Amino acid sequence: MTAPAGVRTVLDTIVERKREEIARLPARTVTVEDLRAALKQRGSTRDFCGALLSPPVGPPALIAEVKKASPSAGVIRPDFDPVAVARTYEMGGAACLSVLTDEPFFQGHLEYLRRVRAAVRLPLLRKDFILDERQLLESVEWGADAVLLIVAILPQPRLQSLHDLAVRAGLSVLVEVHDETELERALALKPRLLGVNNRDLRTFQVDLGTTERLARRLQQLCPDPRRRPLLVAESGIHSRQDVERVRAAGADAILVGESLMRSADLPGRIRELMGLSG
Ligand SMILES: O=P(O)(O)OC[C@@H](O)[C@@H](O)c1c[nH]c2ccccc12
Repeated sequence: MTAPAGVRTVLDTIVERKREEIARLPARTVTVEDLRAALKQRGSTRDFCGALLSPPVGPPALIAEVKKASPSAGVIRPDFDPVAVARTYEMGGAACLSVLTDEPFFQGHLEYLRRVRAAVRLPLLRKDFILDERQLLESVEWGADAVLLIVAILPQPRLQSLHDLAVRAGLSVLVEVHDETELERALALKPRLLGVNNRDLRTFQVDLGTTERLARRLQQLCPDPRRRPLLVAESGIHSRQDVERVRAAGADAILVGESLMRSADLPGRIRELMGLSG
């Protein structure tokens, strides 16, 4: 479901604010050599894609999200300590972490990436609204191994150039879609990682049926599993049943924020979601 044409959505507002932020970054071009040099200076890159390869049976790989607040839920965790949460996620068995860095709408910070990186060994995704090459450089400088590209906010040529630049530099890219048209645009990039967002960023409605629908479409469009991107089911996953549902649909990995961040017993909550306890 999309918002009626002409109605301003929160996503429009977020993108507008992001453009203002980007306009304040120093004017410069960013080449693949710049990104490689920044990665080299930083030290190692952790293999985000590789960490998501889970055995075909059993629970999907978990990308656990470090998230204080969101425009749809408000403040999720008032006593937010990103480093403590990240350490608990790691001990609980997460394969990778996602760190929100958007400040105005998610109360995230780039600084959290750096602090989390120093505290855990897991690969890190920078979760933000990326529109410009300079944000790729920023992501590397602050410690990301992977970046999110949201198809809904990027015209195809820009999506393609950001994707190729990041991949050539050695970053993993999670390409996020929400409907069939976006899925086809994403597949034109030959991505290794495809995210299906169950939340419509325009209306905030959540429907796990989105993963089921788009996973079926993906299997039609890429019948050969060896050529298919890894499928990440994103958002709105709250229970063991939800995990089983998206797993049965074909998800290789799940991205979970809110239902973990709301829990007072994080390790227990992870075990419960992943089916590792009664
Ligand atoms: O908190 P949830 O419902 O478990 O969702 C996590 C993650 O999927 C969500 O934060 C997200 C998915 N895509 C995004 C794009 C921008 C901001 C946030 C997101």
